[in-house]
Amino acid sequence: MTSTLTISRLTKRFQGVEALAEVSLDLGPGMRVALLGHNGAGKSTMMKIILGLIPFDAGEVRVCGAAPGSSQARMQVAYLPENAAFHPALTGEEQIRHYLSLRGESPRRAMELLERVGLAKAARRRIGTYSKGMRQRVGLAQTLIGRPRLLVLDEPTSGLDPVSRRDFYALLDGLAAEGAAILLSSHVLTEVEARTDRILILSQGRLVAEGTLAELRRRAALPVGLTVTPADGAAGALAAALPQARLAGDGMLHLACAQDEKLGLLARIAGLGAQVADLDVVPPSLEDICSHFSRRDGQ
Ligand SMILES: Nc1ncnc2c1ncn2[C@@H]1O[C@H](COP(=O)(O)OP(=O)(O)OP(=O)(O)O)[C@@H](O)[C@H]1O
Repeated sequence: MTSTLTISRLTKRFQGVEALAEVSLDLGPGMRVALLGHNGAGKSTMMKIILGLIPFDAGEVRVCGAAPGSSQARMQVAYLPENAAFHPALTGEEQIRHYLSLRGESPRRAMELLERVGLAKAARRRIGTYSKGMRQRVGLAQTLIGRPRLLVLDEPTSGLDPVSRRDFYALLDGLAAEGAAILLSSHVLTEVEARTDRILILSQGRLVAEGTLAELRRRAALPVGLTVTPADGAAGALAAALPQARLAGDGMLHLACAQDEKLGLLARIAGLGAQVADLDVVPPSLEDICSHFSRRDGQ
């Protein structure tokens, strides 16, 4: 299968700052990949290089087999910035018609694109009256012009409410199902957990982890949390039976154990019978995993 995006040992320096150091990755059609990392980790720099907006110092980048920024690559890539801005006096339809004309496509496709992103009803309203979620959807409609094979989305859901975020990811799922590769950065880790196929973690310009969430979870080998709800009046007896547990103000007992100790501990707690009203297993979150891999020396 031909790669949509190939990056090999990419290095970029800004006046002595190594923004990217020997980063390699490969994105195939239909892959939804999240690019995560602390502020200044190198995410935007990587996106700018993929878009051909800035040069790089070493390594290789191919977008659908072409050099970034070349006309062949630009035809295949679409970009959505964090805060897509449009002329407030134009309607959604006028804005998209304008972009279609710029790309040499028929402006008649505007309504089809706006329908695709759920904006058909608002298409004839001025963008100045749109909510932030609606403006992001105009941006997404714009990125769909020309059927790009790679979508580069920089914090696309920042500032969106949970329902708008869910709708936005549902749209991305549809595009990925049609074969578009999606590279998106986000600081909202809970949404990334559920809606992407692979996760890349950058830290200080280095790719410190890459894989599915399950793979990263296994590699990080972080402790698993267990929360035990005692039956009425059984908190004291349970705490005595589980001396490693912490009895919290909410009346729950909290424990942590290594992955390979989990089943044994679950069996022990189940053996306490009617004293236990409920039991929840809390796996390490993507946030825990990210900070584990991004941990800087001395921290
Ligand atoms: N034009 C520039 N001149 C000098 N240094 C730069 C420039 N652009 C980025 N940098 C530096 O390169 C590093 C990576 O920055 P980058 O913007 O790629 O990070 P980021 O992961 O996108 O961060 P954020 O999550 O805050 O957007 C940082 O140390 C930043 O200060």
